[in-house]
Amino acid sequence: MEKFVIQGAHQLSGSVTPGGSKNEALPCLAAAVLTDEPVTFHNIPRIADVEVMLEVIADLGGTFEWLADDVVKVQAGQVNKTDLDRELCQRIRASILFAGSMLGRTGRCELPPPGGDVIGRRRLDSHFLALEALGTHIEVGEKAYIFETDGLVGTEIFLDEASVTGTENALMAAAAAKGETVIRNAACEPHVQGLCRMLVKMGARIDGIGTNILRIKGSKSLWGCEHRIGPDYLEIGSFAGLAAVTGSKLTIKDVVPEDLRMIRIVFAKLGVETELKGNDMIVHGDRELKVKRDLHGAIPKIDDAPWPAFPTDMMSVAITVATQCHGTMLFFEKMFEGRMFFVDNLIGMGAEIVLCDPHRVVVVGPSQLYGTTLESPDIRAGMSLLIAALAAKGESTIYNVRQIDRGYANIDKKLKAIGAQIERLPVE
Ligand SMILES: CC(=O)N[C@H]1[C@@H](OP(=O)(O)OP(=O)(O)OC[C@H]2O[C@@H](n3ccc(=O)[nH]c3=O)[C@H](O)[C@@H]2O)O[C@H](CO)[C@@H](O)[C@@H]1O
Ligand SMILES: C=C(OP(=O)(O)O)C(=O)O
Repeated sequence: MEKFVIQGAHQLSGSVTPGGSKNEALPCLAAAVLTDEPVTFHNIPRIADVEVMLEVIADLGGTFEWLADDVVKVQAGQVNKTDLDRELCQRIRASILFAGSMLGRTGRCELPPPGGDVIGRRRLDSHFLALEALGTHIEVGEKAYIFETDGLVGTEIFLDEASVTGTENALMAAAAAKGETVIRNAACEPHVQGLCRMLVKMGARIDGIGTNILRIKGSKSLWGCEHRIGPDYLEIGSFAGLAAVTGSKLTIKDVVPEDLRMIRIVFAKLGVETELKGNDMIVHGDRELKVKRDLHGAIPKIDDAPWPAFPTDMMSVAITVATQCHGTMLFFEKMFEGRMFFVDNLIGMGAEIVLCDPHRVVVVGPSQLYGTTLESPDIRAGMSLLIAALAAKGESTIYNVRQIDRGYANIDKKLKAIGAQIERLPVE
């Protein structure tokens, strides 16, 4: 168990390079099980969730080898079992992604309910809907879900909601299915696009990548490949938020500008100016932060929705930024009912926030934040509290750092390199 001890209110400077996207790495690792050939991942973040996915693959009979700090070679040459390890699965939400790939590879998968962030109910209905449509029989057992098929067959699927991992499971099963599958109301986040590109390299044909209608032609035998994980736009957004609240000018290197369109629009509503120079994004956090009112002076709103709207995983960071902006902002979190409660911590640090209900908060800024003792409840709230602590006067201690490590590789080292005063210490 570790904690971060932070001395806040220091301006930061320099440049930072984001790691590979967690939410792309996880489905791509699951997809490696679709083939017995080696798959090499570049720019893969060495984070706790990735390590768990690799352990699951090893437990199934596969192998993995780290070739560099961000390169891992995976080979599911043999798959010796179809029941997944309970303890491993319950550590992460993404273990559910083995349903699609194991069905594609072996036709069977026994999967304990997945773990993951406690940010509200995490429904699996869309996963079940899609996999059943492709010819899977699913039994909801007392301790595990049992997925079985005599052969996946391509079909028309209309998802009841644009679930990210639901779409990814459907994609992996469809890539191994006989014939053509059409997924409508599909999720199209950059990480879903990344998985599609990997499946294409493995031999599937996919049309409509980046849209909400995906047409997949499955392949009897999928091959190994080399796949580069894209930069994590959530980490990029987090660094942009950090620059803003610490009054710092930071350069974020090697971004994919198209993935940042909505994040930049929303940050601009908070007065955070960003500028693109090729593939670098400069965040002018050293300029005044002022909420931009809507037409006729109305109080503006920031809300989330599936891609290409503002990502739910950026909401906590945006709320934290708003505490340092002149003006009033309404935040409406539509996707999860447990994500807003972390604002109690910000209020405890001095922020002026009204929690209207589980989905809405009003932030009135700017407020002086003061360092305190904090507990990280989930990845994004944890990162947001870390950002708040770096903006706050005095010392903060953040416990449950494991939550932040789930999604951000070497975060303390990256922060130190731009001038942050942060120490990772064991919890006595
Ligand atoms: C490993 C991974 O990739 N995890 C991400 C994935 O989780 P995950 O795939 O579990 O999330 P889903 O996309 O299934 O759903 C997230 C939440 O949004 C709601 N919902 C979803 C779609 C929709 O059209 N309307 C709607 O209200 C769902 O009911 C649920 O409460 O996507 C979430 C939404 O971007 C992110 O927070 C998670 O970080
Ligand atoms: C909620 C998240 O992750 P997971 O779906 O893996 O719990 C996240 O990345 O913010």
